[in-house]
Amino acid sequence: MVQQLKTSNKTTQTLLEQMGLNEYEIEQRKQLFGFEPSDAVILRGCIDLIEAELEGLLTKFHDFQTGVPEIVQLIGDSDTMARLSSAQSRYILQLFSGDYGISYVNDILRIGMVHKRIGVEPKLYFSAMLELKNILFEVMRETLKSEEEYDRVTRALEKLLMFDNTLVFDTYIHSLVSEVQIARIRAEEYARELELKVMERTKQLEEQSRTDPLTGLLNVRHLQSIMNQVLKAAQRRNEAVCFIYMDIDNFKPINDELGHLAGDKVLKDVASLIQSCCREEDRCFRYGGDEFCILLPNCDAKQAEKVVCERIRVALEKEWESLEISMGLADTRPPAYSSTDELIRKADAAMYANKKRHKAAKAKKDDDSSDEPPVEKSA
Ligand SMILES: Nc1nc2c(ncn2[C@@H]2O[C@H](COP(=O)(O)OP(=O)(O)OP(=O)(O)O)[C@@H](O)[C@H]2O)c(=O)[nH]1
Repeated sequence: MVQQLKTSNKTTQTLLEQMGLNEYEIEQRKQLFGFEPSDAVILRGCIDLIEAELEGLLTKFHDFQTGVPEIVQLIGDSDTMARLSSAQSRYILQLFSGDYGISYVNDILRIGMVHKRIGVEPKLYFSAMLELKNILFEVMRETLKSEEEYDRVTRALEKLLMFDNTLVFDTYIHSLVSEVQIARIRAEEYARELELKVMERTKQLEEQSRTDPLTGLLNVRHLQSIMNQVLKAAQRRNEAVCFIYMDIDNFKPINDELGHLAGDKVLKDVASLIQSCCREEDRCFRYGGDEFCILLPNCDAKQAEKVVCERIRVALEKEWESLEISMGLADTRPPAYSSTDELIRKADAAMYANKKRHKAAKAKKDDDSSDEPPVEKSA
C-alpha cells in the first residue's frame, strides 16, 4: 500500500525530484566532466552563429535520421517528424544558451524519458547524438576563424554533450528501475491475494472436515480430539462431563418405504432438533448413519437425563407421531475421570439396553402390526 502510494505520487514530482537530482548534484556532475563556467561562456558566444546555421544543421540531421531504417520505423509519420525537428531545434539552441542549471537539466531528462517511452533504444539515441556532434563540429570547422577557437568551442561542447548523455542514460535506468518496481509491487499484490485465497479455502476445507455434510453437526472424526479437550478442561475445573449416545429406532423402514431422500430429511430434522435442545457449549455430533451423540461439559448424567433428554423427547413427540430415539448416557466426574473410549462405550451400551427395552415394549404393544414409517405432524 505504501509502495503503491509512492508510485502514484510520481505525478506530483518533477523528473529531477524523482531522480534525486538537485543543484549540488548537477554541479558535481559538471565538475566530473570538467565543465567550467568559462565553457558556458564560450558556448553562449556561439549562439548567433548557430542561429544562422540552424536550418542547414537541421536538414543534415534530418537526412541522417531518415537514412536509418530503425529510426524511420520509430518516427512513423510526418507529424511526428515535424515535432521531432522542432524539439531538436530547441535542443540545439539550448546547447548554446549558456544556462545549464535546473531547468536545462529537467528538459534533458524529459528528452530522455520521451525517447524511452516511445521505445528508442539507447544505441539509436546515442548514435544520433554522435551524428549531431559531428554536424555541429563540422559547422564550427567551417565558420570559426581560428584553430584555437575551434578547439575551445568543440572541447566545451564535447563536455556538455557528455553531461547531457549521462543524464539521458540515467532516465533510461530510472525508467527501467520503475518498471521493475511496478512489476514487483504487482507480484507482491498477486502473492497476497493468492495467500488470502489459500487461507480462505483452507478455512473452508477445515470447516468442511469438521462438519457432517448432511446434517451440519460436528463430524465423528473430531469426536476423540474434542472429547479429550473437554475432559481436560473439566479436570482442571473439577467438573462433570456427560456423553449421550442416540440412535433412531426403526430408521431403515423410512428409507425403504419413503425413499432415501425422505430418510435424509428425517436425519437433517433430527439433527437440528437435537442441536436446538442443547446449550451453546454442548457439542453435537453425527456419529454415523442414524446415530448421534452429544458431549455436555459441566453436566452429569442425572441433569442431562432430566433436562436435555427430556427436551429431546418432548420436541420429537411434537414433531413426529411415531419417531423415537433410543438414548444412552454416561458421565464422568472428579476425582477419577474415565477415558474417552470408556465414556463412549458406556453410553453406547446404555443406549443398546434402552433400544432393547423400546423394542420389547413396542413388540408387546403392537404385536401383530409391522413397523410403520413415522408421519411428520406438520405434514
Ligand atoms: N437416508 C439415509 N439413510 C442412511 C444414511 N446413513 C445410513 N442410513 C441408513 O440408516 C439405516 C440404519 O439402519 P439400522 O442400523 O438397521 O437402524 P434402524 O433401522 O433404525 O434399526 P434399529 O436401530 O435397530 O432400530 C440403514 O438403512 C442405512 O442405510 C444417510 O445418510 N441417509
